[in-house]
Amino acid sequence: MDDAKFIDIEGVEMVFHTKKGVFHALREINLKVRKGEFITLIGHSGCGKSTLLNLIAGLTKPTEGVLLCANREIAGPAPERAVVFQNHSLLPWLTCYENIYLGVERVFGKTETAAQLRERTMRALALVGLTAAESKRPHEISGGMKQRVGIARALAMEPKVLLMDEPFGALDALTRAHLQDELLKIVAATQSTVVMVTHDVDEAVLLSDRIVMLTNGPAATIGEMVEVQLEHPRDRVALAQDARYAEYRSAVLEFLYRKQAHPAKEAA
Ligand SMILES: Nc1ncnc2c1ncn2[C@@H]1O[C@H](COP(=O)(O)OP(=O)(O)OP(=O)(O)O)[C@@H](O)[C@H]1O
Repeated sequence: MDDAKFIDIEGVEMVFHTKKGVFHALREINLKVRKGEFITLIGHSGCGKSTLLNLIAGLTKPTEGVLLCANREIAGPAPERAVVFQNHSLLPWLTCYENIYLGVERVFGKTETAAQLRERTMRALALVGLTAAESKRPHEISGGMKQRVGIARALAMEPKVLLMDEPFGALDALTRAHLQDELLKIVAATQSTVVMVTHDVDEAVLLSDRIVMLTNGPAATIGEMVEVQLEHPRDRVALAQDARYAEYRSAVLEFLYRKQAHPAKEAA
């Protein structure tokens, strides 16, 4: 298998048919993601980031073009591509442990014993530092903890690809920073391939190996890409003083606020 195009998106177009007519959301999307690479998708609101992520997840099908994962066409959702949404989608009547166990059982239930499934679940809880919260229900824990359970559930399924749609968008700045740091450590340990949607330029530079910038919609496409060649492990405090960090940040800001400056339609 070719690790350089672990995820291979070729000539993807996405057109929605709505009551108001035809809406061309994405055009000519071509992207190859390396195995183990961390990609962020960034662009103005409504440009099509979630649409692209949903296509990789297999939740929707492209109007044209093809998406491959490990050489196989993405034909629908599968545990090999786990998704973490902004609003953690935990089942409220189950404990943290049970929420994770459910996913683990779905993937490994046919081949492993109950003891092995339990061990996997506990390992995932430990990975996100939530061993002590195993018996708590979602309403008993904070937003950040819920998001960690969502990430643990996704990771416990040992996905080939972790897809994240603004996973930290609803969190306060300190919790967000803490989870970003944890995610970096987890990804380093699991060697996961990650595609993450974000609005946050600092988050994109801190986490990514490559930042994929989308032009404004309709018919959005990939405008520019930045390879972030900062060594791992990354330390946010040290990076704040790093000239390269500032350069990457400027490149993204330049794209978003000069080249793709939104027409002031909200103001009209
Ligand atoms: N199922 C759908 N039917 C019709 N139009 C859709 C559908 N899904 C998305 N769109 C439109 O496609 C465009 C891209 O939407 P998408 O949610 O992918 O953007 P986004 O970049 O993720 O936005 P945000 O950053 O605000 O979450 C928007 O104009 C949206 O209204």
